[in-house]
Amino acid sequence: MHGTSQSATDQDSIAVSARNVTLVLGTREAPVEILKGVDLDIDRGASIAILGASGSGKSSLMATLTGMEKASGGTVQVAGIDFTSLDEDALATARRGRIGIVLQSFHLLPTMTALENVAVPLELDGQADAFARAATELEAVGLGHRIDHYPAQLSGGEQQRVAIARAMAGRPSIIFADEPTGNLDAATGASIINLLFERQKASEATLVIITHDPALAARCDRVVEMRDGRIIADSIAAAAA
Ligand SMILES: Nc1ncnc2c1ncn2[C@@H]1O[C@H](COP(=O)(O)OP(=O)(O)OP(=O)(O)O)[C@@H](O)[C@H]1O
Repeated sequence: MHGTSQSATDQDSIAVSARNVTLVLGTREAPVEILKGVDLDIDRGASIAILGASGSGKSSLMATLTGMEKASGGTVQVAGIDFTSLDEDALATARRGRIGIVLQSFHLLPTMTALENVAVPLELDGQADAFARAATELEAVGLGHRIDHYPAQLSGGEQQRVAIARAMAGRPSIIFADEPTGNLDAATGASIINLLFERQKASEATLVIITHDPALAARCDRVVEMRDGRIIADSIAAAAA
């Protein structure tokens, strides 16, 4: 490493790099400091769990790393691109094909079929083969026989499969999942986690999972723990010490 700049090789092998990231929300009169200086490098192709009590800042960190929320201070680089210096339009473009997001509550559009939920975002991105690609992704998550069903006609686990297909359809290099099993029973949740790891492996993507579940965290290559807006433990750092 030369000074504070990373070599090309470092940048190639790092999917996400956060440096002294702070996030202040609330009002000018009553600001709330939510992230208090987070440093985190995530290796390309790794799986990493972010653990921590409710309110510790996990979702806020994910929002900042995905560019959904602009960091108040510090820098966030994703696939070598400095997200903190981009405006909204440039951020939206930069996210495409780089970041896939899976959330606890699925966020499917109720008036669209499973196929449309996966295909329409691709179409909006100008993909000519949106519907064919969406059908392939739904097949890959085991829902080839349900593509014309509406979300209300699908179980929670099936809806989360559609959400995973939608996240993967943009061929992201990084998948962020925020409590992906939070609304599912244990057996369904376990199958969703297996699917996420399977899709990660097939696409050679990086996987970042926010979870309360230590058993799920233990399946990841690395576990970091947050408390009160900071990273307080890191299994990689501990192993290296
Ligand atoms: N817009 C906001 N304005 C003020 N405070 C906020 C705002 N958004 C989040 N917070 C606060 O920031 C802290 C971190 O929230 P965050 O959702 O990141 O935590 P979390 O670890 O993901 O929690 P959970 O596990 O419950 O989802 C919480 O105390 C929350 O109340």
